[in-house]
Order: sequence, then C-alpha cells, then structure tokens
Amino acid sequence: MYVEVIATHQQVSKDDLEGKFVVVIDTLRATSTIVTALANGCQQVFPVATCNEAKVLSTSWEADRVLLGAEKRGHPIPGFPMGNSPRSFTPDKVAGKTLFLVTTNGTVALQKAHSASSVVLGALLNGQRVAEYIVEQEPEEVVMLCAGTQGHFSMEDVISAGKIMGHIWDRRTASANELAIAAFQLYQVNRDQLVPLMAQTAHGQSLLAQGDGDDLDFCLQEDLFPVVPQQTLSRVRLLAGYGRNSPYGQKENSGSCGISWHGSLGNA
Ligand SMILES: O=C(O)[C@H](CS(=O)(=O)O)OP(=O)(O)O
Repeated sequence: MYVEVIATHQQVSKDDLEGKFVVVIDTLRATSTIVTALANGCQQVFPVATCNEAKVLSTSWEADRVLLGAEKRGHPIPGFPMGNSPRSFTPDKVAGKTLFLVTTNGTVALQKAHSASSVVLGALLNGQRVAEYIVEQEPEEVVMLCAGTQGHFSMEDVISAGKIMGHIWDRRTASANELAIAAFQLYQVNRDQLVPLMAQTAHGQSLLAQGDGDDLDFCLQEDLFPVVPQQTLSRVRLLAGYGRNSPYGQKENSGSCGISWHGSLGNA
C-alpha cells in the first residue's frame, strides 16, 4: 500500500483522482460536520459547491425532510439555517433528514473527488475507524486529500491525516509520501496538545474570532464517532457495517474520546 497526503485540493485535478481510493479531510469543519450529522441520524448528505445548486437540488425532496447548511469564509448565509457548525447537527435536528451542505473548502474538495473509485470522509472524530476501513479494503494506493483553507495548508487537516497514517502503520506496513511522514510526526508530537496548537492556527483564530471556539474543541475530539461516511456519486451516507449502530461501532464507541495508540513506522 502506498499512501499519499496532499495538502490542498487545489493541488490536484479531478483527473488526478480518477479511479483512486480517496479520503477527503476537512477537520475544520466540513468533514467533522458531515461525520457528526450522519452519526446523529442524518440519512444522507449532498456536499455541494454553491448555494444555488443546493437550493435547486433540494427541491426534489419533501421540504420537511430537507436541511440546508452553508457558510462562506466562515460567515452564515441567509436561507441556510444550519450553517457549518458540527455542534448544531444534533439528533433532534438531523434524524432522518437529507442535508445539502455548502462550505468554502470541504464540499468543493468532495465534489472534486467525484472521479475517484472510492471516497470516504475523514476527521479526527472518526480517524481510527477510517484507518481500519482502509486496512480492511487494502487498496494499492490511498490519497488523503486535505481540503486546506482557500488554497493554503491547514494544520488541522494534515494532523488528521497523520493520525490516520499512524493507525494504518499500527496495523500494516505501507509506504508513504513525505507529507504523510511529516503528518504522522506532527500528530505524534502534538496529539496531547491539539487544542492549544490549533488555537494558534489561522483557522483556529478565525473560529475563535467569530465566536465558534467551541467548534474547535468539538472537532479536535478523537474517535468520538466510529463511523465511515462514504460518498457515492454525489451523496454521502454511512457505510453499511461501519455506522454508529453497527455492532462494531457500538463496541468501539465506549464513551472514551481518547485513543490508546503506540504505533511504529511500517516498512515500505
Ligand atoms: O466552515 C469553516 O470553518 C470553513 C470556512 S473558512 O475556511 O473559514 O473559509 O469552511 P470549510 O469548507 O469547512 O473548511
């Protein structure tokens, strides 16, 4: 297995991802939000790039089954009551609903991955379960596509990739590109201080400035939701057998948000 971490979705084209096994990561906040919504009972999510697209697509569903969520550069959008705060996607709001979500970076990265053969969504909230799924599937090549922030490297996405890399290496050998190795090291060194570290980053600072500091704490919890969301065509659902209510998921979701991991570098 070869694992490649890519720092921003702007570094790849749809063609580059064609036929690949891709993990899209946008820890602050799109993939954390989608993981949370699905784990809390949302039926399915359509990540879309524009508000217009979300409105047009949503008209095909019964109005009382639809949720509209959107933000642009961290700001709420009129007509999209759900925003992009994972903490607002509680079971009472999302159970049985179809969510159309528009965000600045994450949903654009997810749309770019439409050409991939398999697309799963990763975050710190579900990183270990995603790694287990990758190991079980044994793809020859894995691309961890970090959404980044407006074309720039995002520490939180790369650290999440490093966590997933570590869980893969804990279970099997795999070769990796240099960013994957760096991501692994970054996670290892900082795993006990994620909140203060992320509070220094550009995205952390902007969340704090807009009053969403609690999202930072929420999104930096590890393995709160042992689920694997999978994007098929344009829709994201929990992978059967890897959902919150699977026996596997229940067993793992023992209430601890922390992990116990003592991985070592695998051989190429
Ligand atoms: O909602 C977010 O936190 C970001 C907005 S931005 O990066 O601050 O512009 O969107 P996302 O697509 O989830 O990275």
